[in-house]
Amino acid sequence: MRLNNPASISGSFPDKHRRILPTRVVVAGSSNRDKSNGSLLMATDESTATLKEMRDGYAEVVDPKSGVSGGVQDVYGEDTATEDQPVTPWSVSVASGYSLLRDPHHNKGLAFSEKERNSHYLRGLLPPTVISQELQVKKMLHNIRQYQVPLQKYMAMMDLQERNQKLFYKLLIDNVEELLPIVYTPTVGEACQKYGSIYSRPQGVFISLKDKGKVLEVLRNWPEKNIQVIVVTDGERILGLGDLGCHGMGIPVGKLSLYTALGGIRPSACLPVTIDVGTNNEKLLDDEFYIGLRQKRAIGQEYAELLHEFMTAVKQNYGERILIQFEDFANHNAFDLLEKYGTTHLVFNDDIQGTASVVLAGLISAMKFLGGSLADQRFLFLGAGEAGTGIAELIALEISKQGLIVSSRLESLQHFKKPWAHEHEPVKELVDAVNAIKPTILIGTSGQGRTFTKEVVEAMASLNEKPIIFSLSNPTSQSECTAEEAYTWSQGRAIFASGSPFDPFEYGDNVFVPGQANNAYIFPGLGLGLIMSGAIRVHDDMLLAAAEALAGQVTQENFDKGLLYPPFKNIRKISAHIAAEVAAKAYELGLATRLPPPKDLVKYAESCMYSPAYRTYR
Ligand SMILES: NC(=O)C1=CN([C@@H]2O[C@H](COP(=O)(O)OP(=O)(O)OC[C@H]3O[C@@H](n4cnc5c(N)ncnc54)[C@H](OP(=O)(O)O)[C@@H]3O)[C@@H](O)[C@H]2O)C=CC1
Ligand SMILES: CC(=O)C(=O)O
Ligand SMILES: [Mg+2]
Repeated sequence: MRLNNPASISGSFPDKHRRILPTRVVVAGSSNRDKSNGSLLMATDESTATLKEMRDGYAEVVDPKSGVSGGVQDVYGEDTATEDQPVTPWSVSVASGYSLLRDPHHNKGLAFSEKERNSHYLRGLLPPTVISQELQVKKMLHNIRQYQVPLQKYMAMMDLQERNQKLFYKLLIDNVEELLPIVYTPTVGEACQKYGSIYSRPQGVFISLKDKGKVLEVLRNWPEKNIQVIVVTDGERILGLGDLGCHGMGIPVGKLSLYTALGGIRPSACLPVTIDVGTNNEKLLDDEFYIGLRQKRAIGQEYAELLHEFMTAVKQNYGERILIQFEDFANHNAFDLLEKYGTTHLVFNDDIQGTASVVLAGLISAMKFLGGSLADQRFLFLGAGEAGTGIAELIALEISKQGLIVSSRLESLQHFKKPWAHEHEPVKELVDAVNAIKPTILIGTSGQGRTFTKEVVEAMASLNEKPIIFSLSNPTSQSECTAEEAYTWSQGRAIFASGSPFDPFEYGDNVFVPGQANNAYIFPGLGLGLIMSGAIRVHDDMLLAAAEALAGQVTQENFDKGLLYPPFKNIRKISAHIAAEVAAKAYELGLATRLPPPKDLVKYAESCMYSPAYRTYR
């Protein structure tokens, strides 16, 4: 069999090996997997297709005569190849020997079989034992549990991601409840705060003011070409930790690892981006380990021009259907960027829209199990920023609008707050607002820790048999109250959910399991739905559909434990349901371009998901 385009991958051979080690075919075949031994059948039809590029089980198939791409295909084949859509045969080559062990996309470590060690020049480069991926997972988990400090666990996970990507994802997927707080909130917050010290290798693309006029070139330096989703931040509002500048990169990296682990988007299709326009964080500017530009933030035209160049370059490089998730921008830019690019790009703001969808889902499930309707509730928000007004907006799509902010401040309010201005005497203390407005639902999106004091929670509990309290601010240090405080101060009556996880809490004869109201429930499934339908725009109805789909996964058993959300351990199934509903909405609204729609969208979503299982190499 002829090797197609081996150079792109054999380029990583050490020169001295290049002459003696040929690039090896490691997987090759058609869409049909040989189920008897789990390996892939060789069925390459070289006259019709050659492989252009391959990562994580996906290949771009190109007709050698016309050079026309047949699209990116899942080389696990049986999953995406349907009767209506047979896949083209493909072949792939990757480096062997030492280079194979250093390639995180293909490295299997001690799991390389004897046969693979023989055929891929691995003899002597590995100790004699051969172990399964399951045993590798067990060993890694054991090692990670030895660390007492969460940041050490985070660094061990990042190190694994750079060594053996499939093992990283298998570990994360199989132990999602234990490891989510490590790769995501709260630990990712500390990682961002110390990103300069722990930085070892680029995990995404940094675009700074220095790159003005060259953003397209910068994007092209990233080795992966078939990008489907970008998470981008400018680092100005990282969780509730404020302006972390270039160190905000930890957030896009973390969010995208959830796109893969929770939503099944293949890792090589994910691109983390940090736009560095400086920072106003004096501590960072003085920190010798700071990795970003040492200047105050660019604003106004200078900022807008760099952002515009980025948005234009992204579409030019990756096409109309590239999904862009805005993350952790400060609110004075976030709303404007969303408004500006929402009509020209496939873009959403996770803090405004993803958060709204997850909170709405929690409220829908609360209404389902407690009785009552959203329209009968009174909402009080602490924090009228991206998350707060985003949530209010989406709730208002279901019920009539009711203002929440005192309108005497109208003149001075930022534009996104104005729709929520409310006729009321100014109140100084939150507890006075609670007593005056008598909310049934209290939502914290202030980024200020411990603002739901004992008096506030007690006031909520005196007004409501079942007070609904969301402390959404992240990380844990910024949570408006802890689970223990919510349950204790309400005498076990609060229905509580928080942005960062809290352990189950025993109160009286009951153990309460606090729900995690975090947009991580929504964006992976939302993204998958948009990608699999080839959507070209994000529509609010898709966020409503995602919320309904998530709420639909909550059982009476979950609610009896105090949970407004289903457990994260089922997240891939949950994401498939969200993706299916989002895709259905995209088709209904005429925003989908992948036609015709698959018959069973849930099944299709599941079949599109990246698998972290090792492939057998020939
Ligand atoms: N659980 C989840 O999934 C998510 C959680 N979050 C968390 O929510 C928090 C806020 O995020 P976001 O909305 O994007 O940030 P913003 O900065 O847009 O919003 C915070 C708002 O809180 C207001 N605020 C600050 N302190 C107080 C106070 N003491 N009393 C009343 N209002 C106050 C600010 O007022 P002003 O405008 O005057 O400064 C601002 O409007 C963060 O901690 C973030 O981590 C965010 C997204 C998702
Ligand atoms: C969860 C999230 O997006 C935030 O805290 O900003
Ligand atoms: Mg965020």
